[in-house]
Amino acid sequence: MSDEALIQTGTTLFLKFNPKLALVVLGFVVAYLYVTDNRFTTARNGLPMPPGPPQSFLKVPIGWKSRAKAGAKDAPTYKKFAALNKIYGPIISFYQGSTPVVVLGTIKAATELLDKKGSIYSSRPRNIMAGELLSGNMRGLGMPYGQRWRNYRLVMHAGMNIEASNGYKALQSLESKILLKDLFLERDSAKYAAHLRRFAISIVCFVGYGMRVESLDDPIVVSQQAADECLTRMSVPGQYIVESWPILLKLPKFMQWFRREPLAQRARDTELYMGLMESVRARLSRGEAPPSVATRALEKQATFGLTDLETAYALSAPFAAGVGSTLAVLDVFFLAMLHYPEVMKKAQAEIDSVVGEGRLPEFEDADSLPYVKAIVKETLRWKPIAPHGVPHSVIADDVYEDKYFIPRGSTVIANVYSMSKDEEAFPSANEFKPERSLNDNGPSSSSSSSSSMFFFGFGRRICPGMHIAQNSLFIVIIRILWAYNVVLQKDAGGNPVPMPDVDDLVGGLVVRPRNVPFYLEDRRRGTSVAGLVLEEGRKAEEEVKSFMM
Ligand code: HEM
Repeated sequence: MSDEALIQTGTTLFLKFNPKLALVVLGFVVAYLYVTDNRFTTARNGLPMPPGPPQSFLKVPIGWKSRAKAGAKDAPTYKKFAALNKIYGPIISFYQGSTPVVVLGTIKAATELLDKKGSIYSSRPRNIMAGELLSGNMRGLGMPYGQRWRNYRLVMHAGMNIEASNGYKALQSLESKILLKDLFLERDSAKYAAHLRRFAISIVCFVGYGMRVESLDDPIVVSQQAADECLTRMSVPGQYIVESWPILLKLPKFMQWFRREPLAQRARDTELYMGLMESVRARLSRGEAPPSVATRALEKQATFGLTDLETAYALSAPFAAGVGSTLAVLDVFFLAMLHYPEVMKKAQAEIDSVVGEGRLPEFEDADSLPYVKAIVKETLRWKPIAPHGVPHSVIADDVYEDKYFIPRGSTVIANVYSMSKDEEAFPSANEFKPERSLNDNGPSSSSSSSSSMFFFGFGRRICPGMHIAQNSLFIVIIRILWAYNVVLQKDAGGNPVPMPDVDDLVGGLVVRPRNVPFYLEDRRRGTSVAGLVLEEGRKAEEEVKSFMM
């Protein structure tokens, strides 16, 4: 029975049997709401909260529900936010239930608050189902700010800083050679997605645990995907009644129907994560574990101050945060290539002049290939796959530019979508134009390095996997453009299928194009390139074995 149905049945029965008691309880509920509702205590220091849309009591003005649930015609949340930013300015506010929500629509506003005041803007909004019940507040992405988060973040940094990330390039190169060969041998374009997925999963499993993955049927992949699916589903705000009514947690535990599923999954996740961590520990003690986030975490566990269980959960972060995001960006890249064939041709001309036909492109070619590098960056900007970032939460009262009051506990959203559409920073923002980032390191107004990479988030929470992500994207994109033309699929009659809509994106926190009907056409027929792709792929399959020891 759903949350709503259960509450409705309970209320009906209650009213039927005891109307007086019902009135008393209702009185208490209204008083509780009044006392706990920030709206009655907002404007302080004589300052108002940032402007925003009018709203009525207890009505959630902005739906977070996924587009599928909300109905395809309903604009996605990030577009609603962008529209509100246009009306009310770069910083707006409204209430969701009794929680103030502040939306930052410009890189400047996000930098001012999330970067410069990181010591108070780096927490996460409370999430009872995904954060507390499913994860015991041990999963990094949703973890509240505090000592445990700082410890977790040190582990992430140790395993994914620039230097550590460079250490994974060798595997990324080999895996992308295997991918290229698999794509070459795959004549059914519907199966491309599975090859790309195996690549992305293998990279994050190696980063996390020093284990690569040969097949999507690997039991570790199946279990991780189940964990991930549950986490993603429970993270969508607004769908569980306990999130709006945390008072339900005060019911006797046996009456908290919503606990059962997350707790059952948590038991399975704990077994999986502990098992993975112990296997790295065993390999480490035999001197057989390649460097990964896990080896770094275990070698200095005492320094990081995390228990075994906390460490095990921390190590699950690369998988949870790194697979869907990388695949979504690659989908955006294929979408861009279908719509902008002239960009593809220009990149291929650059690759041909630097690399030629006799070898595959390598990481070392990057500095000689500015246009391809610009394609990677433009792909991340053109359709940001985390269009409203991951919401932050502020842990102390604050004031923005002496103008607006931001109450403690506000959810703070960096609306990356609005930022990517800023015409001043990105003229003709809807167009895919790698040229825009050829000569600069980001929007001219940016003052910090993180703001030129705004699609990776802000401040102390900025994506720790950003170097790994960019390396994966670069090596896959450059090798695909070296070997193939990305073209539209054809129907049974040999005619190209309709061009996909560039704005038809689906998902929740991470979005991706609904459908990209692309086909990889060999660029260099009649040459020895096919032989090279196959030979390099097979050699790579041999070489990766040494990574497993
Ligand atoms: C290509 C695509 C990727 C994009 C666009 C992306 C973007 C983001 C964003 C926007 C955040 C939230 C930042 C904030 O709160 O302000 C984030 C967090 C995170 N990302 Fe990524 N990411 C990508 C790939 C990866 C990869 C490949 C990994 C790991 C190997 C990774 C690991 C993480 C982790 C662990 C967090 C949580 C950080 C925290 O809250 O402490 N990401 N990412």
